[in-house]
Amino acid sequence: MGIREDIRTVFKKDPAARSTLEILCCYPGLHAIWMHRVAHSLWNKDLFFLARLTSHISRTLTGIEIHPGAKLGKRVFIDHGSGVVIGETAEVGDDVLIYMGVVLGGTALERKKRHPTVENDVVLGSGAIVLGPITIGKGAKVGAGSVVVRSVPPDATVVGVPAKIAGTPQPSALSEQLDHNKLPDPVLTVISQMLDRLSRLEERLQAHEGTLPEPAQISVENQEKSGFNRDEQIYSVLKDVIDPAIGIDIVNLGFVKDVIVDGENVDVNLVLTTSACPVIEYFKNQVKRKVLSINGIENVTVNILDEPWKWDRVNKQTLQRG
Ligand SMILES: CC(C)(COP(=O)(O)OP(=O)(O)OC[C@H]1O[C@@H](n2cnc3c(N)ncnc32)[C@H](O)[C@@H]1OP(=O)(O)O)[C@@H](O)C(=O)NCCC(=O)NCCS
Ligand SMILES: CC(=O)OC[C@H](N)C(=O)O
Repeated sequence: MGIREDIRTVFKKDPAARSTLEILCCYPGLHAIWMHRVAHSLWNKDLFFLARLTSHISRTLTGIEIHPGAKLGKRVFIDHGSGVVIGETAEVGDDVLIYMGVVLGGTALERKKRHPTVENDVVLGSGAIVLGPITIGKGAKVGAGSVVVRSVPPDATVVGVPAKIAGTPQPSALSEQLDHNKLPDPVLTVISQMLDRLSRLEERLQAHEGTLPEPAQISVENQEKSGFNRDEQIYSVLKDVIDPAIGIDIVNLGFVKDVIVDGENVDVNLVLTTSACPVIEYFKNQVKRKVLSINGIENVTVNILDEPWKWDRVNKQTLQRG
């Protein structure tokens, strides 16, 4: 019955698992899968009531409801499990990882294929609700709390309600599949792309009208002669870099920890709200472009510091104005 394989799967996919005895006794997800195998074989022998009763007893013991008609592949692992519901015509492939509260539900009242098909190697995050006879493609990831009502292509990550594709589909290693905190954010990505295009358009318009901001036009020598402060100049252009999640610029948000100027080379050290920030590349590109727009600066390095950002770094007047 593949019990050894099931235990190996738990060791592979749950870092909290310590011993075989613990896995045998304390993993309701495993108990539910084992009881489902019994229920499903009764169902295939047309012993519908006995099958349903077995599934019901399993639900009472584990909090996991798998209809006996559902088809589950090998090494499917339900971690924790309470609140999981898998409908009658659902099909789940091999090596699928399911967390608590996942629903593979139907959207039709007719007795037909009405539940999802989940292909091999899919990860369904806690509370993910997948509805209708749709297909979640091989290797796809569904973010916690998402509601999926459309098919998902292989290797894609979907998040949100209703779930949308986030980021470029990419096959990921098992260790990355478990990085549930690093899912991309499709809405933030679109907003950051719009802000980026807006800022490029503004720059083109200013160049066209000859109205580039003063500091960017003054040569290095003249700035030094006039006592112009290079740091201030850099901070001034960085105020054009807006955080797409908060709508405030990175200077007033206190994201800019230091600016180190060495001749024509500049290092900008940023502290972000999270090291898993889904728009890190947007920040890096914007900062680089803005600082390089200053006359006499040739190289810009943007460093994301591994230290916590706190609200006390924010310019409070900006928040009051906002
Ligand atoms: C809400 C519901 C009834 C809508 O069904 P529908 O009228 O056939 O709607 P459609 O599938 O045509 O979708 C219409 C729009 O609503 C969105 N949508 C559908 N269901 C949604 C949900 N649950 N949450 C958020 N958005 C939803 C769709 O994305 C679509 O948006 P779009 O027009 O921008 O593309 C259905 O999706 C649902 O949630 N049914 C409940 C199923 C359930 O709980 N089953 C039991 C499981 S145990
Ligand atoms: C799990 C689920 O979809 O439940 C709804 C209904 N009982 C059905 O089987 O379609």
